Amino acid sequence: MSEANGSDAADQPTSEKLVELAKRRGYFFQSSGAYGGVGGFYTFGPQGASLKGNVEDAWRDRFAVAEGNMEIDAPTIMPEPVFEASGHLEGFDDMLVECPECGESHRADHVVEDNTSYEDAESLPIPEVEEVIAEYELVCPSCGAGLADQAVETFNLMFDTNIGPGDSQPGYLRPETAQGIFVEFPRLKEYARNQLPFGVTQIGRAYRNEISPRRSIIRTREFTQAELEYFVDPETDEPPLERVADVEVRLYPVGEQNDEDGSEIETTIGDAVEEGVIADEWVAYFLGVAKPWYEAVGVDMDRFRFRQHLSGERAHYAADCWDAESEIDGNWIEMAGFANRTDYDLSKHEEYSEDRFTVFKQYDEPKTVERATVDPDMSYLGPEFGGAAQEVVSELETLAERDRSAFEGETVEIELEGESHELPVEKTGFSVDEETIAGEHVTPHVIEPSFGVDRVVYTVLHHAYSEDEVDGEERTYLELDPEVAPTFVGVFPLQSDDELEAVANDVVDDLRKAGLSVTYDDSGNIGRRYRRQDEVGTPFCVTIDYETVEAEETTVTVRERDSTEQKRLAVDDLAETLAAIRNGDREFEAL
Ligand SMILES: Nc1ncnc2c1ncn2[C@@H]1O[C@H](COP(=O)(O)OP(=O)(O)OP(=O)(O)O)[C@@H](O)[C@H]1O
Repeated sequence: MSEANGSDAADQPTSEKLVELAKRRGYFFQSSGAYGGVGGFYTFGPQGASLKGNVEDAWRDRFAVAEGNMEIDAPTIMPEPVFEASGHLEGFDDMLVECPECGESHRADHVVEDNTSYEDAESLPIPEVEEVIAEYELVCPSCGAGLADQAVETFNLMFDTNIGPGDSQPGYLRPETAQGIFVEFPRLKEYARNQLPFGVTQIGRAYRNEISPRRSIIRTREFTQAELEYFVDPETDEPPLERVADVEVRLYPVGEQNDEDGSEIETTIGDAVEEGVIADEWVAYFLGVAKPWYEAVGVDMDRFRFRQHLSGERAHYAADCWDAESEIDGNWIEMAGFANRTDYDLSKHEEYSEDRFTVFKQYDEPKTVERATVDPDMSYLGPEFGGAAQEVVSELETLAERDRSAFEGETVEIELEGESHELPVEKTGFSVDEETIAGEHVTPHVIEPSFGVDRVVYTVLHHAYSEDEVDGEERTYLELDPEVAPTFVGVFPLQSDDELEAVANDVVDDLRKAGLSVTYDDSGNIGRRYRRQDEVGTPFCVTIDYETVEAEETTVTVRERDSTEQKRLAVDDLAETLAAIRNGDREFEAL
């Protein structure tokens, strides 16, 4: 969980201006404002909810529909045993340091990273973080009091609750949507007809009790994830790399693979795999799918890269992890993580639950195998080992499976509670038999692209934020891609006039029937109405003026947001033309 510093000079005002615009125009704002607001919770307003919905739809189209994956929708509260198995109860912690003066809590690793040259303080042991804080005499970001003598503690980020009355069944709000997929694996594999590989997606809320939520919707306590868990047979399944081999990417790998000045390299997915820069082919495949997706929803590719996790940052089970990052005011922020989680999650749930988290893999031809078994003589073991006889049986069974040579002599040696015992082989009933088997149980490996939707929304808005001058006046506009813009077209009658309003209402109906999202606005002067839609990021505005109602052919003015260029179009063709522009089949300039 780190935020690497980018190389460009900070341009803090854009974020501040964006947050102000987002509130004014209905993108997002802090929740429960009437009660003073609460840190880390945001409400998406009408524009924001629509933009977020469009981003989610675009993700679903690419990662579920186009890839042939299933989508599920699981509960956000899950019982404690799930998180015992997943490891979240034990280890989903951040480092906390509390200010002795103002009492504010801060992420100790962030305090270190923000004020020293450490890039990966999260991976340092706590005593070392305490030492760095003392050595650099770091202070509380809120009030400036010294933190040198403060203890750094671990803090579990899960929100807990009780399921039902009383406290007999503790539950937790899920900190990632992934567990909702893993726990249902025994059923999901049936829907996939027990055939690997297959993928399951989920778009939904996740909850983390972040120590210091910050940067508006970038770090919140309730956020939306879009995750794909792709289950593969590690022995035989290979990704269709040829589909993404030519995708150009900017990579920021760790260590020696950096180019000479230690920064990013520009390459293709195919070359990166060939040269070993991206070690895991499955991860490489999904990076290749993700890059054009980010571009399509409006992330500026000059401010986008994939960064390899530093070794201390990786989950212990993941061999090679990459993050998709966007540049925001000179800082790189993580938008998504791509990891091969191996068989870690499924094996853990198999161990902790009563179900099977494997897939039965049928061989093309049945195989004959030798199997070593034991059938101990209990009339010997009973008197010899008493209450421990059953344990001896299990020891012998395990030994026969693992090391049949142990049964080659006259006696066999086993260990019971650290003590070694010898018993005659003839009393173990050891034998090797031939068996025909049709297949084997395989624990799939899981490849996980894990996207944060809120951070995509924030990046898209930040990268779309633009200022220019029109007719001598400063203008702010959001250069949003038509695919995700909350409103595609604004319709205005030039003045308050029954005749103009009637035509305008007909135009609104026509455009809505064509599937376009339309807003109608008849308040204020026309310049102000254009500015309003510019700030919302509406790609086109249509104005109904006196020429519309007086001329023989009914035409309207269509204005394009970015160029502010205006053209007159016949009302009869309007819906069709605008729909074609939205679908990318026609261009405004060419009309
Ligand atoms: N507190 C949060 N607020 C908003 N989005 C988040 C938050 N935590 C995680 N995400 C999103 O979920 C994605 C996947 O979660 P993951 O567990 O990989 O994040 P993480 O590495 O813990 O993030 P970070 O390092 O920023 O805390 C992240 O890439 C991010 O987009």
